Amino acid sequence: DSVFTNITRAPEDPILGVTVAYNKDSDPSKLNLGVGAYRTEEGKPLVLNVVRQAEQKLVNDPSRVKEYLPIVGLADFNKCSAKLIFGADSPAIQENRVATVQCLSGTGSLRVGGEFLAKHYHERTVYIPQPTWGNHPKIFTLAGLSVKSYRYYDPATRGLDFQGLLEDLGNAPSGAIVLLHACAHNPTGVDPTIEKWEQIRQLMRSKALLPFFDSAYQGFASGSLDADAQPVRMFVADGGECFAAQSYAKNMGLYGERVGALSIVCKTADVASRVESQLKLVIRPMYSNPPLHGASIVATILKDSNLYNEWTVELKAMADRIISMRKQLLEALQARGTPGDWTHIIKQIGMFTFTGLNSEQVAFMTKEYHIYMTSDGRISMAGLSTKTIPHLADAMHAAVT
Ligand SMILES: Cc1ncc(COP(=O)(O)O)c(CN[C@](O)(C(=O)O)[C@@H](O)C(=O)O)c1O
Repeated sequence: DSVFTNITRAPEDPILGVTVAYNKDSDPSKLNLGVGAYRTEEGKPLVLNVVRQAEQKLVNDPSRVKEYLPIVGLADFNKCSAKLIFGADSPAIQENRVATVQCLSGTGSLRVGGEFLAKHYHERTVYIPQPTWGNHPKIFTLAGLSVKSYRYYDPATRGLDFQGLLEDLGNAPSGAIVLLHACAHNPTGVDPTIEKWEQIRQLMRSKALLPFFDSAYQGFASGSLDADAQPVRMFVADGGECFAAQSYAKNMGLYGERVGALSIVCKTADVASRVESQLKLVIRPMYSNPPLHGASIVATILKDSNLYNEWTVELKAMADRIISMRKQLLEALQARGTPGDWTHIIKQIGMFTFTGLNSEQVAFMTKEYHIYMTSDGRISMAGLSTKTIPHLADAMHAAVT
């Protein structure tokens, strides 16, 4: 018999498994509010116009070939990605102090960064927010780091546990790695204010804590690419070193193309070039070199000012539709007199609402109303539309009364 006779069946992923369950449900009223993937008012995935225009340009270019990319990826893509998050006028970029490598979307950027740190950095503990994206602890553990949590969300206020955050980071060993959501915290939708970010920056720099930003939603929180990058740019502006993982899955709708970048801001250009050389030794035995197509789309858009401007308009439209869903859901619950204070639905930002519903209430909503969402009570607002809000509000009302 098989050498794998004793292999056990793995559980479904807590987030991607929600889509598996949704697909199995034949009820026409079913709603997929699980994975953080944008849907239009018609409930359909969206390919941005600028992406279709960029692909047309690529397809019509007879000089294009299918050669391997370098280990570090498409050079134009790397340069444009660094400028997008750090700002075109970033001193770190002017002084050549940024090592950027194209990776397999946000997940791949986090993993490559984690493996690099496990191999080259003296402190092997990474502090991640409580709660955070479910994949974070697995990525960093498998990369060879030890994972600890810092307090982030206060269920009582449904806001930031800022005192807890400062205390936990204040007690971390100096030099420890700290994972920070650049904007639109997943799953809570709660972000520090700029003033609080400045306090976090001062504390972290005073203890030489190493910032590792995860930027999966730049432009989705406020609708502005620059506003959403402010926290990252504050840290870079102080001349210190930091990591930044970028994903184009959501803000450019390139989910399945797996397009992302890891940037390491270093103190000098010489260090940055040596860091880049060592990043190549992490990547080559992992997947050798990254995929060509998605990065070519991004580079085409970011290098063309008309396409870039059109992208910012489409991005704002997506962010605005999500904000409109927040308002409509709150109004629907208030119209029903649903017990509880639901104003956090419009205070939170980004793709998700952290409802505060518990796993029993979530299970009830799935069973009785065919609502598919993660068991921690997170709802992907992009999965909603004006015509499906009433169904969700009915389900939430029934779950809490
Ligand atoms: C904070 C954070 N960081 C990184 C990623 C990785 O994204 P990618 O590798 O596709 O660029 C996600 C995606 N998280 C989800 O939107 C989510 O939480 O639903 C979903 O895509 C996922 O993979 O879980 C994320 O929420």
